[in-house]
Amino acid sequence: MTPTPPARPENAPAVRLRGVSKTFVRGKKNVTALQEIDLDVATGRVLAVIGFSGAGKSTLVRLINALETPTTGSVEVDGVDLAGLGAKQIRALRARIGMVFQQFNLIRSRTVYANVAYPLEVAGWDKDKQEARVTELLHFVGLTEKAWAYPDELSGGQKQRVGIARALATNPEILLADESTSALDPDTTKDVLALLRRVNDELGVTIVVITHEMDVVRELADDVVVLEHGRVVESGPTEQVLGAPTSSATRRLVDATLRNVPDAREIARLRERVSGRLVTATVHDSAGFGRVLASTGARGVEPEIVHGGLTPLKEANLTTLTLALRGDDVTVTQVLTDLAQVATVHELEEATA
Ligand SMILES: Nc1ncnc2c1ncn2[C@@H]1O[C@H](COP(=O)(O)OP(=O)(O)OP(=O)(O)O)[C@@H](O)[C@H]1O
Repeated sequence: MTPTPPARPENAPAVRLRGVSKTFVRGKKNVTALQEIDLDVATGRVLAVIGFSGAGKSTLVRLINALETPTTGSVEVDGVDLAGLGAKQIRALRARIGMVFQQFNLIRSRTVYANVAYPLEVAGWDKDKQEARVTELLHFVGLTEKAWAYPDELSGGQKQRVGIARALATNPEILLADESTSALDPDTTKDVLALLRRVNDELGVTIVVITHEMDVVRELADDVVVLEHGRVVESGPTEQVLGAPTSSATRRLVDATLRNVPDAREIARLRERVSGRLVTATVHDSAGFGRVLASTGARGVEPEIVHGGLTPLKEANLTTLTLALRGDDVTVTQVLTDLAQVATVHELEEATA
């Protein structure tokens, strides 16, 4: 009999970390991978954990599925503190957490069918139930035709779809995806992201994706947490974190991939070419933004769009425009105040480089 983990309290987030630190002892040195992490993963949502290499992302995932224990603080899954669980209960809880890996981690000597069936065998399902479940999963990930193929006969994207089917086998409530598209080309990445979206939308599975790829964040994430040197430096809904980053780590991650904002060299070039005050505006009310721009002519201010980009996110578009505003300085300042009601506005500094 599989032991049943304690029942989940009402309204508990899928995952909750409070005051979590993790220090590894390496020889005589201590390496602090995570410090004072407070984090909630809301049930039914997709959270992206982003950060540069070494920020502590994988350690965070390993704490959630109890492959590591925190040095201090608590990790709760479905309202249950992992510290209070015995080995059997941890194993039962892991069946409720699916895991998808960067390198797929498929068993090469097993067919696609047998890879997907593996967690069901371990959980002691009988053959008929296994067959029904594997058939259903292969249909869901679009690999019915490949049931009897071996991993070496599959493309990277197909291997990852098998990885996802296997992770879903025991009907987990949470899916942890650690750099699940980093080994794939851009087209295949899109397919795998579309599949993960269906896992969230159609099956209601809560997903935590660890990634350094902004495309993954754009296409999939409802919420984002940014880690830097083991600390959370920013968190919130994706639109907010990408649209108005407050930490330099987030700004560097965003600017490196979304070309919505001019970099220092482009600002220098713009200064040579255009006159007026240069401002970037990340628009959150596009109709209101249009109205303010339409009003500028009558106020004697001439706006020129000199840079911009539109990035589609899961639920909305992220639109950033850089404007050169020419006119009487007091009126331009009033226009900026009006724009700040409908957008996050930054006046661009002189480039120093
Ligand atoms: N088992 C371990 N023993 C010692 N140090 C470790 C161990 N696991 C992780 N670390 C250290 O903890 C820090 C965070 O590592 P982690 O792998 O969590 O970062 P990451 O953000 O996932 O990086 P990457 O994107 O490169 O995978 C690093 O300094 C790493 O060297």
